[in-house]
Amino acid sequence: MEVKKRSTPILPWMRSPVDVNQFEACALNLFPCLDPRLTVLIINFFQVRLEVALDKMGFSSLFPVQVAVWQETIGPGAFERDLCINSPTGSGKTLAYALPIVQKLSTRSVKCLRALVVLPTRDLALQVKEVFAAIAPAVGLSVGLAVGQSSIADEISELIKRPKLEAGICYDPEDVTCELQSSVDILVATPGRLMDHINSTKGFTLEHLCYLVVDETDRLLREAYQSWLPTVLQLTQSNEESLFPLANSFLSSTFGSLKTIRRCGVERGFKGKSHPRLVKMVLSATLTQDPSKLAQLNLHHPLLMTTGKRRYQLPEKLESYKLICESNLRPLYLVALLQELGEEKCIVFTSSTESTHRLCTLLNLFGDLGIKIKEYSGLQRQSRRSKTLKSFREGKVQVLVSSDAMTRGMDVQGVRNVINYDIPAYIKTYIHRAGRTARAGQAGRCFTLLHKYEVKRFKKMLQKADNESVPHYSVPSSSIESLRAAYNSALGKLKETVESEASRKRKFGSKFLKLSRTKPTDRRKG
Ligand SMILES: Nc1ncnc2c1ncn2[C@@H]1O[C@H](COP(=O)(O)OP(=O)(O)OP(=O)(O)O)[C@@H](O)[C@H]1O
Repeated sequence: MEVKKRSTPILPWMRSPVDVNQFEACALNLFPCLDPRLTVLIINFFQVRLEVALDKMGFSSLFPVQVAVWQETIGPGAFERDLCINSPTGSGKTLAYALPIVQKLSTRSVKCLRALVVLPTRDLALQVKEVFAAIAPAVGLSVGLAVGQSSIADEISELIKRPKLEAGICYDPEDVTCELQSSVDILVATPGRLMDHINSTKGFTLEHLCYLVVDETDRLLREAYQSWLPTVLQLTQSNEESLFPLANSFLSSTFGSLKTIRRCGVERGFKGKSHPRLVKMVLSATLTQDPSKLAQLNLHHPLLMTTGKRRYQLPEKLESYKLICESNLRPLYLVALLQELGEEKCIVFTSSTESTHRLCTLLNLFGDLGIKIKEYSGLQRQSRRSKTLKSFREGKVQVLVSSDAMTRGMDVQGVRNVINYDIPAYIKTYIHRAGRTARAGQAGRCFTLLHKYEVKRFKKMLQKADNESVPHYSVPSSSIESLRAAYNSALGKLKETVESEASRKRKFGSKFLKLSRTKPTDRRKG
């Protein structure tokens, strides 16, 4: 008997979204209510990043999603509703939320933490911080980062101001009575480090928070990360001690001495409204429709903003191709394809960190391909990953072999091609991988290497994004033949390399085990 898959019911408010396609890109100088100090900076920012003449590319305008969100925030919508933004990869979602937040906070009277942006990875958080840092200082706002890039002590000194210390008076770190203040108005954070600060940083408070952005929402909601979301929501409820004594006792029992009850409007610089609500903006190119997941966000009168009628959209100028080959010949086809693409920046995706490492090692054993190829995966240390990413951004590395750590949100200029070495398991994965190219209205190509038995599944998957006819891409058989000898030799060397790596790991493992059994205290000191 055929078992029919039950489809999840769509929430009523999701049935009538605002279509971002109805909005047109708008010239910055014609943009209603935009602080003129921001206009100049935005233009400079894109000019520097894209290294092209402004007038050639029309970078003095805002993208449709940015115009649409502006309407719902600074425009007539006036931040009355929480926003769920589902718009394709590379469509400019970061600036879509950064701009209204910065504009809105530009009139703030007291410095305190008012906007929190949460992202799933450190590299992504760094990227978003860069966008805020490019525009916020122009209106006197400071932006902080809590991602664990530096030591917690360094991070605390960036985020929290100790007035007595600044005045030259000796500061006693145990003196909790001294008035600690936030040094930042906007904080970009990953959930783990955010929780560290919530739990243990003196003076770190969310009591003044006005805006919460959950970027890459579906990814963040999938993983609970020490219950960061319920904690943030609990700490930012507009409760008054006198009105909700029970809530207070719950908070103090759960979060110890943390002072997190939101203050009244005037004290927070909002005259007129006694308790401004925390406005939430959640975003993704593949926003979840799952009611139980969305319920975790406790959205207020949410408004869905989407692009077009389809749930999944690929960037307009993305071309998808399939390349069919035998499984054991995939590395050969990949090398032939990479040689055809020449020095164009390219990301090759595999399905796991292990195969990323193996494939990258193999490619580098092929002899001189005339292209620099590096690995980027969750197996590596963060410092190594950041270094590789920097070289890739600068064009010193042309090909990144990556596990899915790279798929979400990363924005690297000039990536013209994406290659799925392993077929992605879900359409969402395809969208995020392919979305590393064809960004900001530019052209890009996504190639998927397939065995002939995978073609049907691939076609079915892409139908979900309305992309039914994926043309074949073929590499000349002469290229394949000319690479065979190099391939066989590389395979032989790969075996040796893998064995020597494994024996190194074993040695290191047993040494580590011995150390941990004998001298735990010494190790800690070292
Ligand atoms: N108005 C604009 N004019 C020109 N370039 C822009 C504009 N807005 C954003 N960009 C550029 O577009 C690129 C994509 O922006 P962004 O990273 O915000 O996309 P995104 O929608 O968040 O993508 P993803 O879903 O992959 O995270 C960036 O390089 C950004 O600098």
